[in-house]
Amino acid sequence: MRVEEAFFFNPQDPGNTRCDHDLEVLHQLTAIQRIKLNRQDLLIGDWSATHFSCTCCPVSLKMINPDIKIVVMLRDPTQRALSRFVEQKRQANFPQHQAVRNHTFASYVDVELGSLEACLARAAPFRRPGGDKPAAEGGAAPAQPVGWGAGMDLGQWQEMQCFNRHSGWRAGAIFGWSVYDVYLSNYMAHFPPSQLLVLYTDELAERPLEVLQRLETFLGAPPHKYEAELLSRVYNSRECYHWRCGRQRSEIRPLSALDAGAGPDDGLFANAVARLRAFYLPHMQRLFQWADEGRIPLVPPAWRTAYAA
Ligand SMILES: Nc1ncnc2c1ncn2[C@@H]1O[C@H](COP(=O)(O)OS(=O)(=O)O)[C@@H](OP(=O)(O)O)[C@H]1O
Repeated sequence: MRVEEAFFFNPQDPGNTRCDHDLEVLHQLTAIQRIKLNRQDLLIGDWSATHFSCTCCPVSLKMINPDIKIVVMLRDPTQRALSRFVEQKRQANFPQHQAVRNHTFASYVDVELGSLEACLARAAPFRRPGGDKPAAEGGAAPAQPVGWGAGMDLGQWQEMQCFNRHSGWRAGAIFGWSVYDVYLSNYMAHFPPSQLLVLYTDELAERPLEVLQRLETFLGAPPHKYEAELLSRVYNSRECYHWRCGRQRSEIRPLSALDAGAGPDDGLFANAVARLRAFYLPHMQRLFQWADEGRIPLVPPAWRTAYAA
């Protein structure tokens, strides 16, 4: 299956979760490709950033392949949200375009963050009694990673649904998908550190070769000789949102230059960014705690400043 983001197991539409998608179809797809290409060693797979936020994917993926290696690349959560907003705003055929087209980033934060916070407040009473304060009350979830089917309680499950879909399918993608601790916890609860590599976009931007070499070592892949020109290229950037479109870093304009409602130099934008950072802060503190405990690699220093308690 040479398709990017086949969405075979992850619920692209949360109303139609596919963690229990027909395995026979998967086996047939594999067999067809093996016959077509006359390759018995051909492996079939699915990759997507959306696996990270998918509640039941760690369980399904573990059952498909208990030795699977998971790679997660994290970006500053507010920057990720901004990027997603601009992406949806600039692409008329993208799933959240209608939701954001008449908004600036500041007005969207105003409306959506309030709705997300209300959703979390409705989930909070279902937290296990005696547990830590839920995110809705500004607390951090327990430091010990919990996952779906691995220690997660009903309230945490409902909170995760808020982050994923608080206002319609895929709407959670703009703000909710930046709540990394909740999603990372789900994978950490199901996979040992030897099967889970956490990387940061900051280091990919600064030291791409080093990141790729770390990835090769983790996967046990043979070292590849990368062209320098390719290493400095950025794909799927705000200048052209497409997997096959690469730009040199120097060609990518700042968000504020794009006329996408993100970054006019006024107080409203700065307030929205500050509000979002405050929202992510307890979640980021939990990531910092995991980094301090050596469960995940050290986080980029800029994150510690932006999300200082
Ligand atoms: N190498 C490297 N270094 C730094 N930043 C990079 C790199 N590659 C991609 N990007 C930025 O990632 C943003 C797109 O993310 P994704 O490709 O994960 O988006 S998607 O959700 O899968 O559609 C998009 O961010 P924005 O340009 O801010 O929107 C890309 O510019």
